[in-house]
Amino acid sequence: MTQLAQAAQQALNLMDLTSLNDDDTEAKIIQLCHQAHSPAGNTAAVCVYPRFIPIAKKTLKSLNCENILVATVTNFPAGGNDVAIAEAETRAAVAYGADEVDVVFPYRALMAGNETIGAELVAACKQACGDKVKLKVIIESGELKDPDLIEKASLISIQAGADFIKTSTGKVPVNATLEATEIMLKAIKATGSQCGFKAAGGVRNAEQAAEYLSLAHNLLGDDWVSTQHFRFGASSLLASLLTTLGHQPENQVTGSGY
Ligand SMILES: O=C[C@H](O)COP(=O)(O)O
Repeated sequence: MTQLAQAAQQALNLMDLTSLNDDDTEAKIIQLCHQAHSPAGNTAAVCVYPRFIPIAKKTLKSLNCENILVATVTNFPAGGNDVAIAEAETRAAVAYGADEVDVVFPYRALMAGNETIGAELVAACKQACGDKVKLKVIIESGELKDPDLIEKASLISIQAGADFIKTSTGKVPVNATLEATEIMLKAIKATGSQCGFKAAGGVRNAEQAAEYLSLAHNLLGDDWVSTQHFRFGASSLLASLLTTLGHQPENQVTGSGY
């Protein structure tokens, strides 16, 4: 197996296969779940809007793929600063059966100088998740732009209990970048916490995925790069990974706007 094929295989197994489109339907989410059970193995999760959690769970069960987790999004994509709303949405997502919740950090409030609202929102959502559901915090690094703000949002989220920090919603002009990834991975390393990292938005081919993986392997070690600590959030990466691995990709139904 070539190095690129090895990276493609790892990326596939670490992927949250995502569909977060306004025109999503139950039929499209059923197809997404079938794609997650790929000829090259299962993705780590599917990521869908909360109303599609039940059909995703039911479909994955029918495929004997209950090890594929169902992730969803809250406070999405705007990252508003109303803690009660983000908490209520997160509670509802858990009640729908989500295994993982990706909440958008109130990044505009941080850009305006408010460092406490993000910590409060993450802590409230973490509590709403309880012990079994993982909380991923989307800091929207492409909007924060300033490396100091990216580091600050990462540290606030980690200290408030995030299980993962995630770059982007996929709904803004600049999504995951290697530069933001390096800052976020270094923040995780500096805290010595168990927090993981998710590169999301704009990761579209095996070559790009390999670059993110290489950075994580170099900064945090080979053992660290597992589903517990590293994910890709991607709607259109799977086809390239399957091609790299010598499989014929099915027609992809996803794509999130940018
Ligand atoms: O969380 C995942 C992103 O929404 C996916 O973004 P993408 O459509 O650019 O792959």
